[in-house]
Amino acid sequence: MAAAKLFLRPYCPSPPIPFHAKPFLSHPQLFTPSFSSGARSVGVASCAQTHAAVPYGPSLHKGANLYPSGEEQRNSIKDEEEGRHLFNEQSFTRVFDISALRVPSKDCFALENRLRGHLLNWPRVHNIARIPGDDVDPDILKLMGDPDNDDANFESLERRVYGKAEGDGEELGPILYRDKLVRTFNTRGFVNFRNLASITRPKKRKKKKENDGNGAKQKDWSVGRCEAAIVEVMEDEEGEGDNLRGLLGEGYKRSKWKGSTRLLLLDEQYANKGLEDLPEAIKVMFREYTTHSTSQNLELVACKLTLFYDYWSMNEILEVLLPKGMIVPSAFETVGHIAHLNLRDEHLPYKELVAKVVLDKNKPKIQTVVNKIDAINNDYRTMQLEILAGNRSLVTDVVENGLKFTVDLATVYWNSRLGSERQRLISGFTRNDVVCDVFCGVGPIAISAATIVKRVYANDLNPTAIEYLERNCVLNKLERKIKVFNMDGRRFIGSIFASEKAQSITQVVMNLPNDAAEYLDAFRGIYIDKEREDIRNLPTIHVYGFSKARDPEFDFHERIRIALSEVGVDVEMRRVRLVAPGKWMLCAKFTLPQSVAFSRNGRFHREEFES
Ligand SMILES: C[S@@+](CC[C@H](N)C(=O)[O-])C[C@H]1O[C@@H](n2cnc3c(N)ncnc32)[C@H](O)[C@@H]1O
Repeated sequence: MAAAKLFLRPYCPSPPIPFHAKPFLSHPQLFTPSFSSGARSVGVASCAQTHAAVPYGPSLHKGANLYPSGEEQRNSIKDEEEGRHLFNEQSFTRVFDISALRVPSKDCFALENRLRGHLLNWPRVHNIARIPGDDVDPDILKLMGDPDNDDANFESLERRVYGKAEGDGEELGPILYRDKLVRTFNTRGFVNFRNLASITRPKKRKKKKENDGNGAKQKDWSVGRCEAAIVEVMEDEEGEGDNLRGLLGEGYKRSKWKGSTRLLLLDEQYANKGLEDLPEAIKVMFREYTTHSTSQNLELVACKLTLFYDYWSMNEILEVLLPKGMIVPSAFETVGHIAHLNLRDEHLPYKELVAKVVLDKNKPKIQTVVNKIDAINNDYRTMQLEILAGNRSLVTDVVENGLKFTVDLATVYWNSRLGSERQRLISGFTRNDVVCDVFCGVGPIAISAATIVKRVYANDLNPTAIEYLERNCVLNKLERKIKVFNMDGRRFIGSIFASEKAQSITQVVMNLPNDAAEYLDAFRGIYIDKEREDIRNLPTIHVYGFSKARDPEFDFHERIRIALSEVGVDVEMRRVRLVAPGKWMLCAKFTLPQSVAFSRNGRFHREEFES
């Protein structure tokens, strides 16, 4: 038996996207039939046996596995020194028996339409397979004339190839013309005619752009190492058509070439079936082709479809790799090129393995995979991250709402999930506003506000965050609208409202949900030195907070009221998102009460504002 390899082009050129929770397959017995080198020995009966246990379509629990199952594989390559679990990508190769119709390529789209419902229709596997070498240049086809009349064809072709076409009245193509010249010059002794090649060689086509915008290599799904699927046609080796193999390529192994053809892959249920067992639609097609007896007939061929590691989704692979019953970590956050996992304790022994799959399945966008190792509990709200796979850089570029930010996840705070909340907040600002961002981080609120408002005063305690903020202001060409401060939030509020800038400030943003409410006392007595008549507008405060209470709005309102030492404050409250089971992030919006701004009991000892 011989196997001609065909490369399938998947429907979608992009790599599988990280998915959200989808129903996981139950763990049927992993199927590992014995497999010998002869492709026909793929256990058909065993495949059929597993069909009942797993859903329709491709699955790692179906098909023939040439390697040990995921569990055996994982255990077999445990890194002795570091105790890490590793795996072999080849253990995810699965071979499926299928049948295909070999049809004339000119008819294949029409026939594909007629056979809808009877074709394979597996995700990312194209129902139409090409046969390398089967397609012949139309010019050569013309020369070969009627494919039924072999003698005429080859005579004509040979005349053309070996330069006997002189005097035929036919014009030689550039390559043949060059060949003819080479022969001519050789016989006359001009063996070193160096420019000959450049005179007649057809111009090279420009290489398809390999890089995406970020300079990372795109996956080539159709050929090479990244191929996801291959079809092999099972055919008899003892053909008569070996004389055409040189011309049509190694892929050509048919007894008689009858023109360019395509394979229409049939539904998995028709694997290893005879024509009599195929649906009526296919039989009718066969009859039509026989009746109209053209030189190009239909053929039913047995094929092997091989799906590789690249084919399977992240979930499918992890489900096989992780111990039975373990929840598959299916979600992660992305910050620029970094995938940020939040693994449970039970996943920790397999963290490298999970990270490798996440990286492999999300390249080239993802270049680094990290896991959060501790809850955020430091002043600068930075995360403790462990790099599990990919490159070691935690400095990355993020684009949010059309603005660019550079962040270093090791030293500053960033949360991509708050992008829409920031957008919502900023949409309430106008060009007459002057904004104070008390806990600004690297500037996602301050910088987007600066695209709308008159002026922004941005402050953060973390000096590294301030460095990145300044860099991001320049990156977005907004440095002239943003004034940057690096001090404690309470001191910042006191100082800026003591300065001559105070009256211009219309909006104050306080995004430090853990304890921003407790900083509100800094507003008590901020206008103590001013006359009430001079203050026309009091600022609107937007303060964020967490609450685990049964009534989160009431709980957060109480914290605000106590910090301001007010009996009642008119607050507009909004739930932003559930950050953990039972824990809400809220945003409270209110106008600073006059009684607070002019309070004589200001706890804060104000300093002169240093600009
Ligand atoms: C939750 S982050 C929010 C940052 C930014 N608003 C954002 O959305 O990315 C809180 C920020 O407050 C800063 N911070 C913490 N304590 C502070 C304090 N006492 N004064 C000023 N900034 C503080 C941290 O460094 C951190 O950047």
